[in-house]
Order: sequence, then structure tokens, then C-alpha cells
Amino acid sequence: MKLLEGNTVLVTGASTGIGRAAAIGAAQHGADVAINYANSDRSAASCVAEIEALGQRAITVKGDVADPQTAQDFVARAVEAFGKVDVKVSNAGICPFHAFLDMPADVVERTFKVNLHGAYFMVQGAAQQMVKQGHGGSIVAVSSISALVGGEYQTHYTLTKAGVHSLMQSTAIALGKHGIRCNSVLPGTILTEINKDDLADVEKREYMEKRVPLGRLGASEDLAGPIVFLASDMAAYVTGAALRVDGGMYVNLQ
Ligand SMILES: NC(=O)C1=CN([C@@H]2O[C@H](COP(=O)(O)OP(=O)(O)OC[C@H]3O[C@@H](n4cnc5c(N)ncnc54)[C@H](OP(=O)(O)O)[C@@H]3O)[C@@H](O)[C@H]2O)C=CC1
Ligand SMILES: C[C@H](O)[C@@H]1OC(=O)[C@H](O)[C@@H]1O
Repeated sequence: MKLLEGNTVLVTGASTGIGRAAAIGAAQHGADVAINYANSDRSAASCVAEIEALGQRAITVKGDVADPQTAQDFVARAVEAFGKVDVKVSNAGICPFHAFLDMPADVVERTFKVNLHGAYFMVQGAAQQMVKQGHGGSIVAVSSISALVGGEYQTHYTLTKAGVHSLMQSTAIALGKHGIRCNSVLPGTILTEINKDDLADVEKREYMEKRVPLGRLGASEDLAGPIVFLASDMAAYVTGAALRVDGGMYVNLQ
């Protein structure tokens, strides 16, 4: 069964990793997809090629999510290409690992701007279009289990993921009357570009693997199903919810 037949799905940060898997997962479920990204032109082009090979349409809209204008441009380009916005996946994010006591201010500010301001303006831009269309919609934000637990080298990052989780709760209330659902996924440790250097440390990687009851770190594709589900009418009565996708890592105390 195709869960997003005829839908237009917008995904931020879809050149690589979780966003790319979500974009391809949406296309596998019958959606046309607009993908945003910041730098990786070739990866974005190959994501479009994969979606087109599935028989769906795709466009790329390059832009920095930290700039509020990018959200307006992204929606406008998607509407120009596909006529509407049904689903928005707010996924773009960065996590430059760094110790707390000497954390440079510019790293903190950039992380806040990309992860938090970026999500805020992307969700707002999509919601404005959905309200104008008048037939509801679904917004899924990629938060993290880091919204619930800390990280020694992520003091500037974890609070942005808590913020994204909170944004979905508040927008679920603000947008419910328009038939727009807002939910978040909370991935555990997923092997992507964002943590390639951090997990190159074999000891750390093995420690993280051992913390996962399902016995392995996640792959980007592990997020595709949960995101498609929340985006789709299968989740028609789900809003303001947060779905952990972490192989059980969060609950594993001992
Ligand atoms: N991997 C993990 O363990 C976890 C990841 N997450 C979250 O998942 C999301 C995706 O990360 P992940 O797939 O792991 O990492 P990747 O580094 O593989 O993907 C990040 C994506 O975001 C894009 N991006 C980065 N900065 C910007 C920007 N300023 N404007 C627009 N796009 C941008 C990148 O584009 P480009 O390459 O073109 O710069 C890329 O497409 C993030 O929000 C992250 O916090 C949450 C929990 C766990
Ligand atoms: C990038 C990290 O490996 C990853 O990011 C998160 O949000 C997870 O909690 C992991 O720490």
C-alpha cells in the first residue's frame, strides 16, 4: 500500500543521511518531493535521480535554512513545480562536537541558527501555505533522543533538539484547527555524515553499539518508515507526538 500517493512532500537537509532516506521513502510511497540542502550538489542531484527512477517527480532547492527567506523560497518553488504542499519534513541540522568550557561562541550561534531557527521558519513557511490551501497537512520534525538526554560534547546541540520537540508540541496546538498535524521523530545514534568523525573512534562506536538493545546503530533508512507513517493518513489522529527511533537506546539503563 502506498501511503503518500499524490502528495507533495518537502524535506530539508535531504542531500544525505536521514533527510535523503525520508525523501526517497516518501517517493516510494507515491509522493513528489522537493528537497532542500546547503552544500552537497552532487548528492542532492543523485537523490533527485533516485526519486525519478521510482517514477516520481523531484526538484532541488539549495539554500541555508538559517536564513528565513530560504523557507519562503523553498515553499514557493515547490508550489510552482507541484502546485501544493501536503507534507513538510524539517530535518536539516548540524552537530559540531566540541567541549563545553571552551566552546566558541560562533559554533553555538551557528548551531542554534541552523537547528532551531531553521526548523522554526521552515515549519512556519510550510504551515502558511497549508493554511492557504485549506486542506490540512502534516509536519514531521527530526528531533533526537538528545532532546531527552545530554551529551558532553553536545551542550550547544541537545537544547536545539529539545527545542524542535517543543516546537512540534506548540505548533500541534496552533495548527490543529487547520487540520495540520505536527509530530517529531527522535532518532538515536544513526550512522551518517554528522557523526562520521565522532564514531571513527572505535572504542566510542563499540560503546554506543553496546547501549542499543537491538544490537546495532541505526541506518538512515530506519527513519524512513516512521517519518512516512507520521506524514500519512495512517496517523490521522496523531499530533503533538514524539516517536523515538533508537533501537531502544534511551530506555537502556542497565
Ligand atoms: N545521525 C544521528 O545520529 C542523528 C541525527 N539527528 C538529526 O537528523 C538530522 C539529519 O542529520 P543526519 O542525516 O544525521 O546528518 P547528515 O549530515 O547526513 O545530513 C544533514 C543534512 O542537512 C543539510 N544541512 C546542513 N546544514 C544545512 C543548512 N544550513 N541549510 C540547509 N541544509 C543543511 C545537509 O546538506 P549539505 O550536505 O548539502 O550541507 C544534509 O543534507 C539533523 O537534524 C540531526 O540533528 C537526530 C538524531 C540522531
Ligand atoms: C550526531 C550524534 O551522533 C547523534 O545526534 C543525536 O542527536 C544523537 O543523539 C546522537 O548523539
